[in-house]
Amino acid sequence: MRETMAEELPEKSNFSEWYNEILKLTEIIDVRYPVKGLYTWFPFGLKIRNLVYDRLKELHNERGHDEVKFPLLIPKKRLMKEADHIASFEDEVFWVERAGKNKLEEPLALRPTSETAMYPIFNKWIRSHTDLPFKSYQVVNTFRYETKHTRPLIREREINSFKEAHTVHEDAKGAEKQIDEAIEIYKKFFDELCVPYLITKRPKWDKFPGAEYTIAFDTMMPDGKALQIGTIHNLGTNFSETFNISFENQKGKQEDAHQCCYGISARCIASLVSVHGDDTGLILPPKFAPIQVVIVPILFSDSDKDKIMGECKRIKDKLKDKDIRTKIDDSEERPGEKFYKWERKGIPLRIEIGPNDIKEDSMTLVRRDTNEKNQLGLDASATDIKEIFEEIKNSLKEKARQKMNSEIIKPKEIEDCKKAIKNNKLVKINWCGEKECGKEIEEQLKADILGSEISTEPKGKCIKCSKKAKNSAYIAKTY
Ligand SMILES: Nc1ncnc2c1ncn2[C@@H]1O[C@H](COS(=O)(=O)NC(=O)[C@@H](N)CS)[C@@H](O)[C@H]1O
Repeated sequence: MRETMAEELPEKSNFSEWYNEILKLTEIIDVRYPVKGLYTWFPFGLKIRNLVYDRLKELHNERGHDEVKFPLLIPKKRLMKEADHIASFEDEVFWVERAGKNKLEEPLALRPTSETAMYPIFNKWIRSHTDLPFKSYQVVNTFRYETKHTRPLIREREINSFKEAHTVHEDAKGAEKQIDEAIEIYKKFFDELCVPYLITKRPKWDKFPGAEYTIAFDTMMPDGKALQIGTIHNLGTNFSETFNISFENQKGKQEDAHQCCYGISARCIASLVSVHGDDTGLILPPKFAPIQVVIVPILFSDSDKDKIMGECKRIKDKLKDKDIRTKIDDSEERPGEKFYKWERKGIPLRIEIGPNDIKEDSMTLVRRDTNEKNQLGLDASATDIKEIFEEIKNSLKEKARQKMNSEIIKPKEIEDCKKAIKNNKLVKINWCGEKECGKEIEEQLKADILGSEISTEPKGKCIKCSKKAKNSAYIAKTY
């Protein structure tokens, strides 16, 4: 895998090329698997992915979700049961029709998402209101025969890191409360990734098939296109009626359950790479960096070697004792090559120790995100390092949020919206909320209404039809 480091990384302004190259050069995803839309994790990329998904699971566990594991194959009859759901997924399903020499009497679908795999079993698990609220999630691979341009982490045919949560509640109020909790989980998760987001309610024509409504998290990618990085769906009783998920309520009466489901895929990794990276390479928030500190000994002559290596080892052991993922790069390469290598991999903090540092009883620290150099005493503690991690995290988060906010334009006229979208900006308008008006706006701007902001009360008139605005809506080109 060594040859990948030498090649040139395009400038980030050429985002599409930069994105493809950075995944290869920093050894995150190998795209050479011979099936379109299926990709391989390199070891380094998988370490980042596992740190991120361990945290995503923890955020669910802390809020009473149990991890489950359902089969991959779904019998055709079950998949077809919920009309809206299958109407939308039908063209995207991979089917298994044979096993060995035998033709299967009923074709089996590779799960595109797991509602129809899970809910017939939830029907057996949920009997009484004492079983509710039931909150579960799984992290699995799902399969969708995407016909649009496939891209690693962004649009896969095997969605290899699909976290899907599925919850069951006594009533609509319970489901609404769960939607709020899911929004909390996603805000916390993306805040820790330092990835900024918009939270909007998708227009009715763009909600999850079978759902009452969809709340979406979108971030802005460097090319000015919005990437949907998470979705939260209120399913009402649409699936519980179809799959008979009912329970005996507190008055002893049978009732259909209310449900939610919410998903995140490896697009969260795509946003982590894309939002923070620069022309040099990745920039990883310390919490999700497989190596958080790389120590580079600066050796000029053999005389200092033992002393310097001794100090490097002592510092490494001290940091590792406090769970800081630390590595000494004692390879044969020149220091400059080492700096370049670890900067490209996005390692948040580099410690350099050379003869001068030893003489002055200090060490040189270099932050990957700002390139700023600092001196710390050789007696610096793990706490000092963790404080710098906190600074890096806050700085990355603030910079990314400001960048996204700077892209938001609020034109007064449709014509100005067109120009803004052409300049890859994120447009915010007043909208009446009507479908035909919305569709005309999308047509005219050649962009998508991401949805209406849940919080703000809009003022003024719809930009298109001048009727009273019902909500403020964001519009952008999308992946
Ligand atoms: N082909 C794909 N490749 C990568 N990520 C995808 C792909 N399709 C969807 N996603 C991501 O997966 C998330 C959840 O997908 S979804 O269709 O919106 N929702 C569901 O499937 C629901 N069952 C909740 S888990 C989306 O928000 C999007 O970020």
